[in-house]
Amino acid sequence: MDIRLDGISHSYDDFKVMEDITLDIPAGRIVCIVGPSGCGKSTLLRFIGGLERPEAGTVRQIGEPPAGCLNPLTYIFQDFALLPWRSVEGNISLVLEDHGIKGPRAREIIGDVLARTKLTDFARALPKQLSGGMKQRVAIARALAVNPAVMLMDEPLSALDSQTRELLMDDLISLWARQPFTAVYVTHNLAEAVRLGHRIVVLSRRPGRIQEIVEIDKPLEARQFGDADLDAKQKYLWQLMRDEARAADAELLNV
Ligand SMILES: Nc1ncnc2c1ncn2[C@@H]1O[C@H](COP(=O)(O)OP(=O)(O)OP(=O)(O)O)[C@@H](O)[C@H]1O
Repeated sequence: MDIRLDGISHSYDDFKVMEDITLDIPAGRIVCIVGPSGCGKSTLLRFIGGLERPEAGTVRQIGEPPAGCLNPLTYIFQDFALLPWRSVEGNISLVLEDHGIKGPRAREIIGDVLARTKLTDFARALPKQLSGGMKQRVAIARALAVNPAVMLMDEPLSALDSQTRELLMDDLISLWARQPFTAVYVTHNLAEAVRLGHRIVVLSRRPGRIQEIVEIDKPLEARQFGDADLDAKQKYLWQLMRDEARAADAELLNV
């Protein structure tokens, strides 16, 4: 299933936050959204997820979700959003219970997503026993359990230290390489964007408009830490964003 955004504009009262965003999110691709603070990245994700409706423009789902999809649009948040009293497998089974899936079918799905996220040995652990990186892997496993058409990822690694972020990026790449998924990935971190994004959408400062869309052809599996091509793309993205980010920063300080 693809997603097509057409002419999305939005204001909160008289405060214009984004203008005329037209964008395709093709199935099987990771589309990163970057841009200065307050340019509307999280708001755009809420429009895609149907949590809010834009004032103008449309969000369309084109084609069918994958077979066995329980929830076409599934969020992954920065703060993991795990239930502390439920074990790893209990947190994952919760989203299946919502769809009446229990017993052997639930155990099969949970076993599969735990194996894919390398969490099999931690099935009975409680969130408080896990590191931040492991908690985010549980949140990713929980999202995969509903076999979503599109994962909506809002700064999923930004609560983690830099080494854990690297490990999680490797995990996301190997997950994608084994079974491509579709994601809209909001981040402040340009290194993450060039590591994970097939397409990087650079938004201007508020009201957020598309400043440029940068495609990266290099296969995800071939993107290594310290890759010179990726470093060059990252520099290019920062050049695009630097002045806007500085202006946005000053604007926020003056509010
Ligand atoms: N429900 C709301 N009511 C009023 N203003 C809002 C609401 N949600 C967001 N905003 C404002 O809209 C603008 C865009 O917010 P949004 O969180 O989407 O930006 P962002 O690019 O994700 O920011 P950041 O990078 O800082 O997380 C901000 O100025 C924010 O204060």
